[in-house]
Amino acid sequence: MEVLLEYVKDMPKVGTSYRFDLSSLISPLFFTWIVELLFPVSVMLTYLVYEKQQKLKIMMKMQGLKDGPYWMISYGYFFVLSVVYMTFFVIFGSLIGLNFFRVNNYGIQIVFFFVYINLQIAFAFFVASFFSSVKIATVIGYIYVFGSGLLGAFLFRFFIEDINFSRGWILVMEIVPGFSLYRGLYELGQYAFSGNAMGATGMMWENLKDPINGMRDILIVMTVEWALMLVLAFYLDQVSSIGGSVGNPLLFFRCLQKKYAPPLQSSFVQQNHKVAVDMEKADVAQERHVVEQLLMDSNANQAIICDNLRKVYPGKDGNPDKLAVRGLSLALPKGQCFGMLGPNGAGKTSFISMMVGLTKPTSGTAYAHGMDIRMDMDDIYTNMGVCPQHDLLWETLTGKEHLFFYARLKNLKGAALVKAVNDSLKSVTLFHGGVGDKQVGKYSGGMKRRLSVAISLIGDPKVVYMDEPSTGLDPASRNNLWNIVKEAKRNRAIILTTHSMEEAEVLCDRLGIFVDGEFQCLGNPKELKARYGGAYIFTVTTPPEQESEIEQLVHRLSPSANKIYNLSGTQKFELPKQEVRIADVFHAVERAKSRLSIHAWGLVDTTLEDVFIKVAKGAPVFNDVA
Ligand SMILES: Nc1ncnc2c1ncn2[C@@H]1O[C@H](COP(=O)(O)OP(=O)(O)OP(=O)(O)O)[C@@H](O)[C@H]1O
Repeated sequence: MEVLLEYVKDMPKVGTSYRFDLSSLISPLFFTWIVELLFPVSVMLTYLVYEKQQKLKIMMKMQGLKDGPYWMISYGYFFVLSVVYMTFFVIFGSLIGLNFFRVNNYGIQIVFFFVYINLQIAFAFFVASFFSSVKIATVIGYIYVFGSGLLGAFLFRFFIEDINFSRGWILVMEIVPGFSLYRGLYELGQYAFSGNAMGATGMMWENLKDPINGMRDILIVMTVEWALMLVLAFYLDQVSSIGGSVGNPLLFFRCLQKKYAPPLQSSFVQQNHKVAVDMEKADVAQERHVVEQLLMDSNANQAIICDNLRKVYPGKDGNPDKLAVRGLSLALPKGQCFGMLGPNGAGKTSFISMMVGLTKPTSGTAYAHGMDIRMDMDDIYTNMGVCPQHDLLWETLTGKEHLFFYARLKNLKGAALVKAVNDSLKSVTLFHGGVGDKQVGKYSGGMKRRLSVAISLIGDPKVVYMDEPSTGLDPASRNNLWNIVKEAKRNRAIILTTHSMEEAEVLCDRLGIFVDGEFQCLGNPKELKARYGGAYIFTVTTPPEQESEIEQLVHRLSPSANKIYNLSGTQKFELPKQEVRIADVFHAVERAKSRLSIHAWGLVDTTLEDVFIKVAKGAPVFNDVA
């Protein structure tokens, strides 16, 4: 049967104009990405990890910046940046007419974005604790941003819209800051869309009570999480800054316990080192004794006292523990420069690291102007300067900005601050020609080194540590640097490590040759040369076929002469001083010249280098462990 519908028409209705809502097209995913992008890009995570990777944070700490101000400055910087970013975001969105911003209550938006940016900053501090490489942190940051947005839009959203899905589980998922952000933006979007479609308003304060509106829950979740995340981030930061790892959370509490432990009188007295002392060289044992006496004397006024410092690095992958410093005792008065000489791997940097608070001593301790490195490091930092082995500088800051920053940390202000910075730049020849105003990234290696030395001395610190300060400097710059150090040591105590015997002789009032974690000898350069250098060094170069005749000549001059070097006709002998007279050597060589081809020859007193080689070679090698 055929039904005729020819004259049937739609029921007439009231005409409406089409409302195009761009916000609903854009979707919360786009907004999530916009808001989250501040997290990994050049600020926040990258910035925090960069300072850690470049050890700039520890450098700032060593120059006197305490944890509280560091956190407040960094947090404040991120907060201001985020507020400006979000304000532009909301104003721009409103100006181009997006209902997402225009129809929802601005008060709700402000509270929501305020809580979120704080959570995001706390989250960046928290995540930064787990990374020490900027590249990895940035990649992970981007993965988090894009991943949380996509998962939010294509997974989390369906859970929200599925009325049968457990609300409890949704709350759990909203612990991920990316999801809570997505949820908030989703709710704002939903209210804006329905408000727009029905010609009503978007989300108002009273809508927070709506059973389907998740805004109230996420505001609570984000606020609680912000507070917890901050505490957790601070805790992890403390754990890592005391030389531990994030994987060892109990360390922090152990260190807190140690912090309030009563100071020891002298670990020397407590530990039975009698046997070790008996075996020690007399000067090293004497120094230990001096330290022991000073620790008993409450009026002792030494700049630095090291009391039986030990450092053991735990063995990894089945390797035994490494005893890097084996009970170092040393007393240093103000006005003295102490030089630490030692072969590679002797433990010099491990010692300096303990003194500047980079690592904790395994046992023993040290005092800088009476303050204990185990407990008072923050106070020690205000009066300490450090020139680390590797330059720790911001590539984008100028030399002058570095000095201003560190001088301010040392409480210099006004005219004194400007004078100190300019004097410092002049002293390391970085003042003229506007060099101080150039970015450090454009400096040569030598300029960076000179800047590091200037930083270590700015603000008149009373104790200064320099780890191989002249490494990489040309001879002229090195001489200049030596003059600075000579001037600087007048009213402070300086400990420097070096591989240059010349530097040690020029700068140091006292030296210690440090081999395999312990001092082999202590004394001023002259004493050491006199003690270990009872011989002249005779060097002679002839054609290789005349080597044996030279050897016979030397043994006629000094029967106990000892050949210490021989290469292609160049021979080096040690001639005991009691066996030879300098004049006899001169005569013998002059006579020999008539029958031998002597290209060059020389006779010198023992140098510090000879002493160093002799002591380092003669030192016992320990294969033992802690
Ligand atoms: N973090 C560490 N973990 C394990 N072993 C370490 C660690 N740091 C240093 N060591 C080891 O401790 C010993 C002393 O190292 P240290 O860097 O203190 O020597 P150094 O005298 O400063 O050497 P250089 O003159 O080459 O700088 C070395 O055998 C080194 O391998």
